[in-house]
Amino acid sequence: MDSFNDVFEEVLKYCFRLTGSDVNPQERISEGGYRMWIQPLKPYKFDAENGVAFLLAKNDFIKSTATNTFGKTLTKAFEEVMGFPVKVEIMISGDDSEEEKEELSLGEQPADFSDEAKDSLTFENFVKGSSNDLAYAFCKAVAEKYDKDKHSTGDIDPNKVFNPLIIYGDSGLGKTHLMKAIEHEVNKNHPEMKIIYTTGEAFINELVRALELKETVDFHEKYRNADILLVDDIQIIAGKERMQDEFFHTFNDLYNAGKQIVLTSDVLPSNITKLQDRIATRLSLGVQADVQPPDFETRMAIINRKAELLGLKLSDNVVRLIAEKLKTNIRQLEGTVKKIKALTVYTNESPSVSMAQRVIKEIIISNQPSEITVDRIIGEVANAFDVTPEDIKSNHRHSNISIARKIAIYVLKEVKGMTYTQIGDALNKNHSTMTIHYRDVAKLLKSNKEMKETVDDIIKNLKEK
Ligand SMILES: Nc1ncnc2c1ncn2[C@@H]1O[C@H](COP(=O)(O)OP(=O)(O)OP(=O)(O)O)[C@@H](O)[C@H]1O
Repeated sequence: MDSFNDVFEEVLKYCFRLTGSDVNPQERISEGGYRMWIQPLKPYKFDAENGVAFLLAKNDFIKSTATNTFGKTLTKAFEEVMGFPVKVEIMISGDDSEEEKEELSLGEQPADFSDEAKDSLTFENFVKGSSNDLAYAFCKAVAEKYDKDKHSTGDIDPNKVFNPLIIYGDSGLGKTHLMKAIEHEVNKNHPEMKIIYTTGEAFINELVRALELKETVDFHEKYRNADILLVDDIQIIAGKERMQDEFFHTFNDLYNAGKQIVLTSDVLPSNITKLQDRIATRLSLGVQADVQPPDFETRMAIINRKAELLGLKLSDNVVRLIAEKLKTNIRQLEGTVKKIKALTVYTNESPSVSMAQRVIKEIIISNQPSEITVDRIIGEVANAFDVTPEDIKSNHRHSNISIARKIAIYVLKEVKGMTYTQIGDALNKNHSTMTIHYRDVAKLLKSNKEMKETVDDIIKNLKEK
């Protein structure tokens, strides 16, 4: 990747992937929308100091639709590709004089971002330490079990012992990296093998789409023909009965056929609430290993490795500063290194302690939980009950919608402390009924353990994000 143009190419690819059927409906965009409003945009310049990606639109209509409808999508895409917080600003092609554009355009400057990132999720690029060495060893053993001469496990038969393999731990500690490393390694040595990597969320979305389109046969065929199934964030299927049934059968078919299954979860599998017992039992058949926040030495090694991959030279002082300030999430360490790289490329400044301090501050601020707004609450409740935010604000009386609406009222009161009048306004409802619904839910939660867990999860998600 060598210019802002290339960054934008990756952004376009990322956005196009969001048109796929396995994408969460709340993030999915239509292919028509992509072609009409996103694809015609042109990369203009990247202001590294302020973290702003400037794009050009041909006219005001494209600019406002792209900004209003796809602004969030574009921001997320830039952040994924560049690896640190980015703001997106769309200008009309004629907003600046051509001369000024020429002067400001940094399009040709080198910036190694996502080409490298794609290839970097390998075992070689994974830094081992006491926080992750068991998880690393298990993943390596799984990846090497197909190389008869290379078993690193001595007398242990990896076919039996490591199936299923489950890696668990908090966000940003390397679970996906290890899974992708297995995929990369097996692909390299055994290109004939069929490896499926997916996330719990994509699995659900794909199944929902298959059910809608009556294409479940294809869905079954796809998953049950895999030689290796890798599912990231499996905990997300908990509490969703249809999805769990489907996963259970897929698991059984593959397991009985001796195919390898690797899963990740954000908690110890036995602590996943609302997971069917029969799945929990299957998950305990193999081995499990956790990933923990890295210690200081490992953090230093990770920072150095990430910098090396980007061709960036950081002084010991800078590395120590980053390792001291960012302790719990490796994604943040990486984001800091990438932002420093961007600054050196786009501003010609050399990496320094003061630059690192600025970037760390920015990364910490951007990772603070976002404000809990009415829309976020309604969105989170809608998600949990498989309805849309519009359903919640509507007058539909379908049981699922009606219960979601009541739960939304309860959460709005509990989390935001809103008055019944404010809640009524937010949901386009008469406020007098809000009191009744709130009390109904409060009573229900005392007697219905499952519903209480669902509401607790909604509140937890709101507070964590
Ligand atoms: N030990 C490590 N060595 C090198 N890079 C690492 C290591 N651990 C994590 N990373 C990097 O940190 C970033 C986040 O890691 P990853 O996506 O694997 O986290 P995760 O545990 O799957 O998080 P989440 O649960 O949020 O999906 C990745 O870019 C990954 O390469």
